[in-house]
Amino acid sequence: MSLTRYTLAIIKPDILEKQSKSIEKILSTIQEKFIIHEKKQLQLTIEQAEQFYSDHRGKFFYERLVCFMSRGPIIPLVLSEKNVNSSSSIKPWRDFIGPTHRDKAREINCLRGQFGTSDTKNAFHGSGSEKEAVDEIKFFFPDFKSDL
Ligand SMILES: Nc1ncnc2c1ncn2[C@@H]1O[C@H](COP(=O)(O)OP(=O)(O)OP(=O)(O)O)[C@@H](O)[C@H]1O
Repeated sequence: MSLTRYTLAIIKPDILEKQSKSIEKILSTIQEKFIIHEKKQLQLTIEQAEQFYSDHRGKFFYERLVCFMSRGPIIPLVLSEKNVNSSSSIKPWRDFIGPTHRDKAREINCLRGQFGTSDTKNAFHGSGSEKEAVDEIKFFFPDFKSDL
């Protein structure tokens, strides 16, 4: 399987801090549609969060985002969609978590709508493109190798 078949997901600190009892349920929900290839729990330093979100530097929410993402443990995951006909997992995972903004996410059935509490504390991350996924997988799982 090519590396571009995977996506990088993150369960953000708001879940581990305030909704940790939901983690097993969240992981089972994810596994209904996706294979979890890698999973770990860690806490980012401020510098690592700044690096991970460097594309957002200068935006009004950047400092809030970096502070939030480094304030507690997170769970990064390497996922691929179970649907064998699907050539990319980027969009399926982003559709599964739903819109960035809380109010829009609450209008539909999606993970962010269920667990997100604000535009920043939106509970989940999903890579935005195949290049981003490759870079983000390397960031958290430098030894990850695809199946083929
Ligand atoms: N307008 C905003 N106000 C507050 N926080 C925001 C806003 N826009 C984005 N963020 C935060 O920055 C993160 C990265 O923003 P981005 O525009 O890449 O959204 P996304 O692609 O939906 O999210 P992610 O990259 O985490 O999957 C968002 O997930 C959210 O936590």
